[in-house]
Amino acid sequence: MTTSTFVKLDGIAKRWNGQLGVEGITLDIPEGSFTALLGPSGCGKSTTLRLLAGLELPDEGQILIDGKDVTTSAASDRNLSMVFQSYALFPHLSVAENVMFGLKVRRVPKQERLEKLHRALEITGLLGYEGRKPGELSGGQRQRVALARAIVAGQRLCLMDEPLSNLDAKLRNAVRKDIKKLQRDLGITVVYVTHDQTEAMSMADTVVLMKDGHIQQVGSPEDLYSRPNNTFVAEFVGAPPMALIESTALEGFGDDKTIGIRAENIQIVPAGTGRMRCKVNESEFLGAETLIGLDHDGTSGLCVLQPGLSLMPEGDEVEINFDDGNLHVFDDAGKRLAG
Ligand SMILES: Nc1ncnc2c1ncn2[C@@H]1O[C@H](COP(=O)(O)OP(=O)(O)OP(=O)(O)O)[C@@H](O)[C@H]1O
Repeated sequence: MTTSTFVKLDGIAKRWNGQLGVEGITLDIPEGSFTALLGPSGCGKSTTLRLLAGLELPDEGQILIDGKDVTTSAASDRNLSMVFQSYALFPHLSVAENVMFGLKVRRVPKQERLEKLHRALEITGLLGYEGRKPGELSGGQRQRVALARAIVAGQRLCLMDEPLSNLDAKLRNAVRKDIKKLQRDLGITVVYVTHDQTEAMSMADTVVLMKDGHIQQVGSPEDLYSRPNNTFVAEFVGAPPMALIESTALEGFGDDKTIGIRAENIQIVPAGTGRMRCKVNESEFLGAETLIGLDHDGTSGLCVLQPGLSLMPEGDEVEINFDDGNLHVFDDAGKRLAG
């Protein structure tokens, strides 16, 4: 992966009749990287992608692709491909016709079209399906057709908007790996919209976490997990999410802070040796471990992981401990303070 910037968004804002879509979006996306735009519904990730694609025009700011100012360029002049949640396949055309559609429109010679088709179907594992119509394919296969179509377009930038959300969990996992491998093998730059933090964390080199039209943090999945900028990031990233504790519930932290702690950094300890006494509110068996949810005044999302099957009755009292070195400290506005 090179580190030169391929896509640059500088101070982008978009409003509709005064209502905010996104604001102050500034991002440098390196060539050959995988960037996930992540956040809850309505945070502005699709708007950001549509602005980059040229399907919307910004009210403020500048967009550069490969060094060229494309802020007001038509979508067709931006040299990029797109893959959508809805596949956007023509139902009456075969797999081959769907994949080659754009090439035909661009009057690419037939022999070249067929070579590109073969290569794209090979990469996406669709050889042998050339003659099928989209209605005769599974959801995962349809999404692979959409990927094949993006591949034959041969663009160095591919934008993807929730491409896996119509697939069931197992298929999502498989196609997720396909997309990641494809991006690496082809060396293309991918900007990928998702509301699923597992998807973003497992696929992306860089995660851009958004809320209410603004970027909250840009960083590697590990950065966001181990050094969240604020309590929103802390609670959004990771499963289970980081627990938050009012500082008054802990000795030595004053009264206007929020303390964050992850489940894997909390231990259940013998009575009389813990920092906090909690009540079990639920036990969830996850397979390799059991997640025990805990209640204590001034805390939210407190939980601990126990190895194997370790269900505990609801209402049981336990004491917990944790090292100060594993605590995340946030100020009264939720902004990260220490470490
Ligand atoms: N065409 C539009 N007209 C008016 N408001 C819009 C339009 N498109 C988006 N918005 C608003 O802009 C904000 C951001 O929307 P956007 O679709 O980018 O969010 P999102 O993070 O992609 O959400 P989702 O995951 O639900 O698709 C929302 O408040 C939305 O209502």
